[in-house]
Amino acid sequence: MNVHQSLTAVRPVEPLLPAAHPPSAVDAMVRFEQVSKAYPAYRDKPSVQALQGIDFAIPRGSITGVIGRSGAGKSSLVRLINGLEKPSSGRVIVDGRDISGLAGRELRLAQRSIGMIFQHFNLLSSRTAADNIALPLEIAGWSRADIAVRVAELLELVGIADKYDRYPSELSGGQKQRIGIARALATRPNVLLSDEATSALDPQTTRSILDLLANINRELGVTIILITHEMSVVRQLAKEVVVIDGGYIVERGHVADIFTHPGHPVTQAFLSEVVGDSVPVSLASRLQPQPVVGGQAVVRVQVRGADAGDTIVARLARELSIDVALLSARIDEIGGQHVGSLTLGIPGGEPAADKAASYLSQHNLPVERLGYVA
Ligand SMILES: Nc1ncnc2c1ncn2[C@@H]1O[C@H](COP(=O)(O)OP(=O)(O)OP(=O)(O)O)[C@@H](O)[C@H]1O
Repeated sequence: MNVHQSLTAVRPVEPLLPAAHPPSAVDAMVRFEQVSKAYPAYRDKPSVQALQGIDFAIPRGSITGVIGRSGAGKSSLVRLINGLEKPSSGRVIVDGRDISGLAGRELRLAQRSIGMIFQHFNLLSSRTAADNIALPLEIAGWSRADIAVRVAELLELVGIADKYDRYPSELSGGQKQRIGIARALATRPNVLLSDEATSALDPQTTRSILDLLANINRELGVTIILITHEMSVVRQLAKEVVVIDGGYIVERGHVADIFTHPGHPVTQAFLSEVVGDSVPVSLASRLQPQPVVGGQAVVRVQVRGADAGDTIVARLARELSIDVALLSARIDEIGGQHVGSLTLGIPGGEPAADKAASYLSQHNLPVERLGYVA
């Protein structure tokens, strides 16, 4: 069954609120307008400026990654989008409405069009899978018959139809997150906020959950905002990325551009996690700071670009007549761009190493001298 068909089969009892403002030039699902968030001092704790000058838009239908270190302000950003926190200044516009200006029933209705999934799933242990998914529909006042139809659709959508009567304790982490996703989608939200939703899962399960989210975005057009501290998650799913640090946006853009030309040190640090900038242990233990007679200089070459890594080692060897050794390599393709690093051994002493380094630099490949091996 087509996912879109399955999810439009039943109408909610209460219609979602219509947009209060006409759409702006950029069709933004979420727009931060000069938003700052400060938490006031409390007892012996000083006040905290969690977010400052946040001003950006998340396009309707996009998948956007928001990445930052612990304490960067990611959760504060999420709580501003779903109206759980109010900005200290500025506005947060969600689907054309100023959510920061809503309260009471209006806020609750607006929140129904914003789904949320969590790192630890936040399921009720006393309810079965089906009853967990039904919860937001019960709160929204759906009839029992409509809830039954809708829950069956959602279980099918997230691929765990056979687990409808299982309790969370009987399910794996991935299955629990599928219930979390089904529950988040129950009231047909336009926006799905994912707050570290795969951080507690193993890599294989993470991939299957990210595939499910990609499918939901594609089939239903739900705008997905991924809050994470893992660049690998951004890489697998997002098209746009926003990097925050110390409450500020320090970098943002298309994932492929940011991965190939990271500008900010925080972005570069996140990137080194996924592109394997670390030197293999066996090589690191042999590295020496001084040249070794008859040995090799060890250089690391950053590979960033459409065809950057393809033939560079062969060309270097041929054009400079050097017997280049490839000591380690990791190159991924991200959005059609090659991103990674090569570690090369250059024999022939310092003159050859210098020549190789300047050859690589001339080809816009950043080079770093790591040391020497025998
Ligand atoms: N309710 C609150 N009261 C006071 N300070 C808070 C509150 N919530 C967050 N903070 C502070 O605001 C800053 C940003 O926190 P936030 O939780 O938004 O960051 P984060 O990037 O989500 O971090 P983490 O990944 O560790 O959850 C931190 O200094 C934090 O201690």
